[in-house]
Amino acid sequence: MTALLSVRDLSVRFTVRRARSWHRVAAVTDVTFDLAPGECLALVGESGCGKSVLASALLGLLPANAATAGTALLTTTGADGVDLLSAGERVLAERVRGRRVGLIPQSPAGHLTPVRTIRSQLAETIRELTGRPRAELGAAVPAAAERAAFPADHLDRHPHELSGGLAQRAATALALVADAPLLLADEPTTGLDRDLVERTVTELRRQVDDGHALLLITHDLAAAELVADRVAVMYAGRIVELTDAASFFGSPGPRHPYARRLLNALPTRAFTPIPGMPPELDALPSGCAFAPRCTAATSVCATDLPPLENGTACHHPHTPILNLATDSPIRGEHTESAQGSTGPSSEHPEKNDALSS
Ligand SMILES: Nc1ncnc2c1ncn2[C@@H]1O[C@H](COP(=O)(O)OP(=O)(O)OP(=O)(O)O)[C@@H](O)[C@H]1O
Ligand code: NI
Repeated sequence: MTALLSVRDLSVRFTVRRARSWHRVAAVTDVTFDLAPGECLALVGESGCGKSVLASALLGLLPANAATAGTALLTTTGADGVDLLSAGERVLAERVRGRRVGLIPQSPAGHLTPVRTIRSQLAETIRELTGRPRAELGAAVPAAAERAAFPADHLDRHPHELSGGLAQRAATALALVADAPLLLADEPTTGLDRDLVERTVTELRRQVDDGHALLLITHDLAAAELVADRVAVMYAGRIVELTDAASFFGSPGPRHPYARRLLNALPTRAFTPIPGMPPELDALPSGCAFAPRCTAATSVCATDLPPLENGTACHHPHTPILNLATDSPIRGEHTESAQGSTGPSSEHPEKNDALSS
């Protein structure tokens, strides 16, 4: 399937003044991925790794002290392709945001007008984005609310009269109004209780199954597992792992040591926090940014940046140890440790014979 969104070598740099000198903050670096209709890519990683900055870049919503490089081609049926990074503000405002890219925001407060009811905000957005006549709005508003599971009996409330979860749903309903082919959801489950997380996740998956492409930005890996088809793990502004959700969350699991530790930090898994802190983005090392926290790191990791190959950017990716009884002989890291010692091959020559036949 052709990509709806094709991002190539996207980088974002901020220029900031700190302690009387100028610094360049490398918030996003060389990010490349494709996203197809009917597919959800979850972008995960610790706080500050560049997820929201990436989303802002795609929407043309970066602040004035940001500079971008790379391309992000959005190709929707019935319209010309547009490079989201080089398109001007007018094109983005009139033809892209809301219409071709729907944003489900991290903090709904900024997307809702405090002095107006949800009904009136939905009506205005529907009129503006879809051009439906006033007479049809009476029915269109509850339908739009329903799509984000926003209760119809709360439509006449103002944003401050809603719980955080319901405000989130109101913002989601606004984002879904124009049926945009690409949806960007930034932490859509943050601050919601378990029940609402489940409903939000179900709704997002329904949007994907309806044919929307969804870029789901989250540090809620449990939510990502429920919605995503593929997972991209970001660390210090770069994608370090990009893989199928099934193999990421299931077997054989992530290959990048950071991605493995991120999963193991989950309360439902080993619940082991990752020691240390991510690096400062204005003073990144020349090699792998995770190396100082990585137990697998060697001297090459400190000096050479590992390229993203076969879905992993690591000099020492995890190699699954295969089951002797059912699979091919053990390779990679395990072979080394078995060399010259009483490894499986010297202990069980008969088993090895059986495997090689
Ligand atoms: N306007 C700005 N000027 C300078 N640096 C910025 C600016 N906006 C963001 N940054 C930096 O860019 C980095 C990435 O921030 P971003 O908000 O994308 O993180 P995130 O992965 O979304 O984290 P979280 O999970 O906390 O939302 C951070 O280090 C942040 O300090
Ligand atoms: Ni964020």
